[in-house]
Amino acid sequence: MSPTVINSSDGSIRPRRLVVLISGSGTNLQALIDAQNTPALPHTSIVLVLSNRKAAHGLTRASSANPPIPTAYLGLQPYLRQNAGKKTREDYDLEIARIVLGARPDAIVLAGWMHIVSEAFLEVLQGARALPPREREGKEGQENGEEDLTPLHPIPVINIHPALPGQFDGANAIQRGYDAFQRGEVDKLGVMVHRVVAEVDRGEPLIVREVPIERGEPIETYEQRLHEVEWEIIVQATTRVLDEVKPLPQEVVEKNIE
Ligand SMILES: Nc1nc2c(c(=O)[nH]1)N[C@@H](CN(C=O)c1ccc(C(=O)N[C@@H](CCC(=O)O)C(=O)O)cc1)CN2
Ligand SMILES: NCC(=O)N[C@@H]1O[C@H](COP(=O)([O-])[O-])[C@@H](O)[C@H]1O
Repeated sequence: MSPTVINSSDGSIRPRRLVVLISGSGTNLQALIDAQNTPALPHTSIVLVLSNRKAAHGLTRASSANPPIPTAYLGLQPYLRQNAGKKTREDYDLEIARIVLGARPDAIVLAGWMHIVSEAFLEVLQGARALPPREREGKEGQENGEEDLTPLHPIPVINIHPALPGQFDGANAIQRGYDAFQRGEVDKLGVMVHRVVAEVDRGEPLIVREVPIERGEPIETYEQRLHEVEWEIIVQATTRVLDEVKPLPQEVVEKNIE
């Protein structure tokens, strides 16, 4: 059982810490922001929103939240250009992991994060691989007082995907699913939140919901219906994984239900 969230000094409850990775509009992020410290997502604070795209509106949602949520940005191509010939895509992923771990998360949510993360990223968050020392002038890594960010327990990483398990893995799943349904190639569509593993969108499904669709209806009406389901299940799944790693005391859970 992971350490309790109770503060030993005064018995208060330490908020569970959530990091959210985004690339775009951030409506799923907004659902999480709105759910913080409600019975849907109790005793939980988003401590960092990280985007791989500078123009992601989700960054504005975070900075406009009350209280404002710290944000960070690191784009793959700018990173590779700034380190031309010296850094790889995996190095980028490890830098993302370093930024994320610096926020000391209890769980990580990919909420429209349009970047395939490497095995190395996942291994670092599982505590199975150490981050490389941060490159600085003079001494390397631990010798220069760099804090050890290695997590003591595996940090769950989950992802919201607008398709059913095994359906339309990867990007553009909404359009691909819609087109397949209208062509009569599939008879149902939906959304899921799943654990993130190296194989894209093939991690254990945590919550799966079908989304009704009608022949001939415009994609816009289907997509709106789909997003509304996403906004529910992303909160439910996040609470579930937080309860796995940082369960709340039973008396707090019961008080929440009142
Ligand atoms: N290793 C994993 N990484 C990610 C997963 C996963 O399950 N395992 N989930 C995805 C989210 N995702 C679908 O849910 C997804 C996002 C992006 C892509 C993709 O092809 N990205 C391209 C870049 C596309 C772009 O920049 O527009 C890429 O990374 O090269 C596929 C699936 C998050 N990551
Ligand atoms: N393969 C990943 C993927 O397609 N994710 C999808 O991107 C959208 C992000 O919307 P948002 O930025 O408004 O939350 C969501 O529909 C999410 O399922």
